[in-house]
Amino acid sequence: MDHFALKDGVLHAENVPLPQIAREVGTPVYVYSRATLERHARVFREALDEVPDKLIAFAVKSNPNLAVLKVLQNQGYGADVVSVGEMRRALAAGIAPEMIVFSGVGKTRREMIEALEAGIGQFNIESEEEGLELAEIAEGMGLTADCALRINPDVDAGTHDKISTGKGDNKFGVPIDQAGQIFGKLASQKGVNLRGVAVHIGSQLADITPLESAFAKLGELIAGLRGAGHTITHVDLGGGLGVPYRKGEVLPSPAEYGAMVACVTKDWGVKLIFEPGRVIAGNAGVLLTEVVRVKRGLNNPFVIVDAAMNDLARPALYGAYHHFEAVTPTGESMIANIVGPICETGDTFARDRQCDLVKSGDLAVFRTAGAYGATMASSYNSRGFVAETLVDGDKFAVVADRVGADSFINAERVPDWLE
Ligand SMILES: Cc1ncc(COP(=O)(O)O)c(C=O)c1O
Ligand SMILES: N[C@@H](CCCC[NH3+])C(=O)O
Repeated sequence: MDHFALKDGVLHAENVPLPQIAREVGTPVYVYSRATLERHARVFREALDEVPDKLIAFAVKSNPNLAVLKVLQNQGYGADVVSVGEMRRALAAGIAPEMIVFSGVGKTRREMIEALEAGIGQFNIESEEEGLELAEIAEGMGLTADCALRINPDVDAGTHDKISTGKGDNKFGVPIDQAGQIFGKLASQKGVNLRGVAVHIGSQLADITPLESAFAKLGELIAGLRGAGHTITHVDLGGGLGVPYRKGEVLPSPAEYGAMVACVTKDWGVKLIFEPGRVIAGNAGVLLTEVVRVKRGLNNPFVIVDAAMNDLARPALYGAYHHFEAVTPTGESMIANIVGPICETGDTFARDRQCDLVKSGDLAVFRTAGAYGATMASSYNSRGFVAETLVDGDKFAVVADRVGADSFINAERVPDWLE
């Protein structure tokens, strides 16, 4: 069931016609569907019904909007965070500190202190150096930090190079063949309670076989660690499940993923932690934009929209595909280059794309923009940040204000000595 569908020839988010949002909030604007977020959260949870003891920690980086986090908190989700900024958001959305997992290769001392003070559930340590530092800080505060050691399993996730995280030469985690030794060293530190291992091999995985290989390697490691006398009670399996970006594209379902996880981990006897991001939020959002004008090109025309690479960076950054669709389609199509107004050729959403026919003033959406959309925005070309809205049935709310260029100008100073 798609909550972004045509009704009487007009694209709606649930029961709200998108032209209404454009009229009241302006464009570009992100539109999220509460019903979709809830459905995805439920489907992912139900896919893991066979896993007796688990925490599903939403990857906040994929969509950190407070209202989105609140929807997921209501669904019993915790949070996977990679900065204290994300931690503060999770806490502000009412997620209990013990349901927060802190990942990331570059946690600063200040961040460790704040997370320890907040009493978060688990630190995923990404190096021996980080573990020793955290142990020293926690001990100094009279605390013991519950931790897992992130393992780099040297598995190719088969996804885009820039979002692969589990290959041997990626910056994440510790090499699996050094894990036993590092685990032993950190386990003897008073400030940390090293109780598990963690893995995350990449994002937008179109095949679960690499995940299965990584989990199998983790299983062997766990057996080895237990054999060496360590107690392993928690294992974090990360996120990574891909979602369809193209119409008709079929990817492994949460149910297939869940069945694989249940099979690989059945004898582990641990609490499993999951960190899904995209699979929950990706198809729960669109970026609504207006066509500024259509310009003749050398070959195909340029459809210039008011959204740009600063609002949705994925096409410029990864060459990612986002489906482009008219809000009031006529049934006719065109072949066009879909571009934003930014002064870079890279500000191109699609080249030579067969798409709905649009003209100046028409509304259109980029689909699958609920994850790694607004969260990756920049203010390049002094465009500010676009607004975000959440639809619920036949109502909607602005859940993030548009931040205009003036906010940035007001935050800047010209020193007197330049006057
Ligand atoms: C440590 C960690 N956990 C979870 C995620 C979420 O991944 P995804 O959105 O692909 O589920 C990421 C991003 O890839 C990550 O780096
Ligand atoms: N930003 C990436 C995903 C990165 C995942 C973070 N570990 C994307 O848009 O696909």
